[in-house]
Amino acid sequence: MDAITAGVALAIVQLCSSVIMAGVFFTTPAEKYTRYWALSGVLVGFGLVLVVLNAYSPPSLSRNLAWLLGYSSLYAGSVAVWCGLRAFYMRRVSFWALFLVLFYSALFAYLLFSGASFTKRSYVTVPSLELMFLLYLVEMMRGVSGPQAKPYASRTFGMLMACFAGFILFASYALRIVLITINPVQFEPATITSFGVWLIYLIPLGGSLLLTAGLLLLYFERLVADKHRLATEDVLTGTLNRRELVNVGERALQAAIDQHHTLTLAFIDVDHFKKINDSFGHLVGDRVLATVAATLRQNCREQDVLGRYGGEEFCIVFPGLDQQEASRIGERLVDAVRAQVFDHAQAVTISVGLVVLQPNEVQSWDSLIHLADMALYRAKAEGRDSYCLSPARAVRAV
Ligand SMILES: Nc1nc2c(ncn2[C@@H]2O[C@H](COP(=O)(O)OP(=O)(O)OP(=O)(O)O)[C@@H](O)[C@H]2O)c(=O)[nH]1
Repeated sequence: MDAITAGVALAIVQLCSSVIMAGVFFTTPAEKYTRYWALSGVLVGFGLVLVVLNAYSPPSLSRNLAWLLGYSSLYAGSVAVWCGLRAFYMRRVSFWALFLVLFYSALFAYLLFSGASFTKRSYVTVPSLELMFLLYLVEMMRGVSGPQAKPYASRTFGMLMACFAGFILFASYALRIVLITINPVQFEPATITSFGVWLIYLIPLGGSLLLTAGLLLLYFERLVADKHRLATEDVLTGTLNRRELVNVGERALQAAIDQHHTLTLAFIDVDHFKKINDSFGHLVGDRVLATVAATLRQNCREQDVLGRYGGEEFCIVFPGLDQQEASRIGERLVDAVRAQVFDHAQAVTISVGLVVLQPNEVQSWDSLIHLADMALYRAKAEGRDSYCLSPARAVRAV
């Protein structure tokens, strides 16, 4: 493939990617990162049209101006991808973005109007894009390896794909910089080899396509994660909502029955919560619920399942635990909430009802909840700020 065909192919593919980026991200919810990526689609598409239209026209002032606008727009588009990546990984968008666009636009202008050759221009254009690819890689590697993007998963297919695309672009431009340094004229349009065509056009074409696909995947993965979170999480406390609690709890119960293990269910209710609402207002009441949930979480193991059953009631499923251990955990939860300091500077207490599923015992989720609720009722009746354990039931050997 000759350089002109490869260049046109790259331009067409890049233009299609830009249209897709602009189209998808402009028509999606206005997240900060989608706005940057939509903007990048528009800037790259617009810049590309200007650069390609003017590539073969005779030199003139208007051609130079169009080139400058085209290149600056292309560059600003690549900076917008970087800004979008920062926003995606929940980092502040750096003011360096604006500086880079202005700095390189000024350099492009200087080169064009001083009549610099193709090779001299590539001494600036190639490293300017290489810097962007390096910044993409840095953001993505930090996203993949660190916990910054919580509560989202940090290693998804989209993230790995975007990283791989960033690496292809970075590596191909790095090789190009090395080769330009060794032999400046080898990539001139008139003397370019087929290896040069691959390095300058075809490999970046693949990299840029993969990058667009990677960014789209990142977006869809996040949409799915958000949808899942909204469907399963209680917004106020960050614990599981009732539907998900029942789903996960029923699965844990079935596993305990199948494996003849014990399982403990704790039903928790905040004492006199209505009084807190009435005295301090519902906002304070909401914060109390969130703090109680966080305190309960801190006193659970990784494998325990905490959910909000409704109002000021929580449930915790503890796989395992015998009667004695269940008593200890009940006491620990009650003590932990009593010792917790709340924003409104008043003590808050809870009552806890516990039930332990014995090995070889078969119970439904509803009957287990009922037993825990009965135990909770007794804890309330005995003065609150306490726990009560449902009596162990005789179990027939099977
Ligand atoms: N702030 C806030 N209040 C809630 C929420 N959900 C339920 N409530 C309130 O929780 C209160 C529950 O009151 P009750 O069921 O009488 O229970 P209580 O005052 O805790 O009394 P005991 O359980 O007997 O100790 C009601 O006033 C509800 O309006 C919520 O999400 N936020």
